[in-house]
Amino acid sequence: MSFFVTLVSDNLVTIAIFLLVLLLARRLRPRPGLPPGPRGWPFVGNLFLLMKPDKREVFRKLRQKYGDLVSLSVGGQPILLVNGVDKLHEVFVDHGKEFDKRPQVFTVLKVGQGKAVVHSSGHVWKEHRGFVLSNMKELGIGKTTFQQNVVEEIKPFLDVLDSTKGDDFDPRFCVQTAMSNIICSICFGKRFEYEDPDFKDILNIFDENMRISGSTSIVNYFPFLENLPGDPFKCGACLDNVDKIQVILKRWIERHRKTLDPSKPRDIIDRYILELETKRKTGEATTMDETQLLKLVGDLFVGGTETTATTLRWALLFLVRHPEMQQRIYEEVISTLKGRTQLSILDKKGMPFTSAAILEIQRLGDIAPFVLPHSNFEEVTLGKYTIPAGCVVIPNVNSVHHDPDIWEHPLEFRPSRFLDNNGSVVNRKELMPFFIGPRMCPGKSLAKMEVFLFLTSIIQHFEILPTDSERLPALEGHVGITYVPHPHSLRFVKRRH
Ligand code: HEM
Repeated sequence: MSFFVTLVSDNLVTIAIFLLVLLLARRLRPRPGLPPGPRGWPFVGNLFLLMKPDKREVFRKLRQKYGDLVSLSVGGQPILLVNGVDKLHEVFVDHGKEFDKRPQVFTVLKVGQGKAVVHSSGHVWKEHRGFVLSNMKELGIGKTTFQQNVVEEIKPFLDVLDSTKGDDFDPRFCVQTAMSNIICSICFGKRFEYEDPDFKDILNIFDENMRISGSTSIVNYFPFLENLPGDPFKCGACLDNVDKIQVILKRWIERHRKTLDPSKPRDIIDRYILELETKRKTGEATTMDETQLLKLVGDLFVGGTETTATTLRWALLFLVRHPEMQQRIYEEVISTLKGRTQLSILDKKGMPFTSAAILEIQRLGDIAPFVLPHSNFEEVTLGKYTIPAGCVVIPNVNSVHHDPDIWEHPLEFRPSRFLDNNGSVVNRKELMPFFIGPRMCPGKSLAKMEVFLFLTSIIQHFEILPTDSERLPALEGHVGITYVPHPHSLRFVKRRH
């Protein structure tokens, strides 16, 4: 009897193991038709790979093993990693219209509420992106007409650097504040004092949400984690911050509305309110409304602050480590100024070394290594592969910006990569900091103007030095949505002209 029990139970164990293996093998086999990719664990899929702190390295190895298109999955959600300049063009330009959506996950639907530009898809996105592009153009943003607003922000910024008297100083907060203030001038037609409590509040909240966005990202794949007691993934904190931002922005917009003169729209908010009123009056179908406006202003803040500020912070770090290049920029600035006190964006054409250095800062800094995730709402055929609807599609721009097959010694700072034998600037299609295709950054011209005017003004007035001449600041950073340098201090020593 006991032998019989042992036989049956042994077989039961064997059968159970066999069934389990069969089940796992079924679940873990990559779906037919998908590009190749690593096998995942049951239920969590490739979560452990994606949880590693530096995904640039993980993705580099995946590309080496599986090629330019790699299939991953987390919690049953299919993910497509796109590498290399050709595949990025094929997916996001040739198939741009199919892959111009955002994934329908926590960050997009709850944090961004699927509204305005950054987090929207379909009609809402088309209408709001169109609004932003045409109105930024009409306001002359990125062109000389808007230049004065950027220049106005440079003076108080340089005053802050001057007040440090060449002592150790972390420029992070003042760079972010200056960049946000330029967005304020686009949205509210005015700048804020650096010490304004509401302004400081909103910047701190945006900053905190950027920091905690890493913890919430797992909820994109396992939605049930959102409501766990104790808020371990900070979803509640993140959504509370979104509410706080909306309360401040709502108050600002209401105040602004009271001084609106329909014959003289001053900024993006005036223009939105007027366009919405016209559409309502004429009965034209629209996705525009007051809640979308709140999100739109938030999008411009988020899209236009951290990105430009981070680019400038990398610029300062690279130039501290390369004083000879800082000196070359300084000489170009002085010889171009010809006695004037402020450069104009129109001077950039005649400053090839500075222009090449900025391109190299964007390549090496690579501040948006994976852009923002895209998605497709319908099945798409890519060559021999079939990409299912609702895939999370990750553009791996880092695979281009730091590719040793494209750039010799890619981790070295060499502006000469963007200069030809005659010393003229060469624009290379392998540089795509603002990305490509229909979702390409709408703030590109403004960002280029900001980086050029701020960087040249800093170098015109200050020599940027390390805090310790024996130990240069490290070029390491944190890879989140953006690639941000670790906290560091520098010295800004006033030049004697
Ligand atoms: C150096 C500075 C900047 C860089 C490197 C940068 C880069 C990017 C990238 C890579 C994207 C994602 C595109 C995609 O999802 O395919 C993006 C989107 C966006 N950027 Fe920028 N950006 C910068 C400055 C700005 C500025 C100054 C503004 C504000 C005027 C802005 C507003 C936006 C918006 C609203 C989007 C969302 C576009 C959409 O989803 O259709 N950006 N940016």
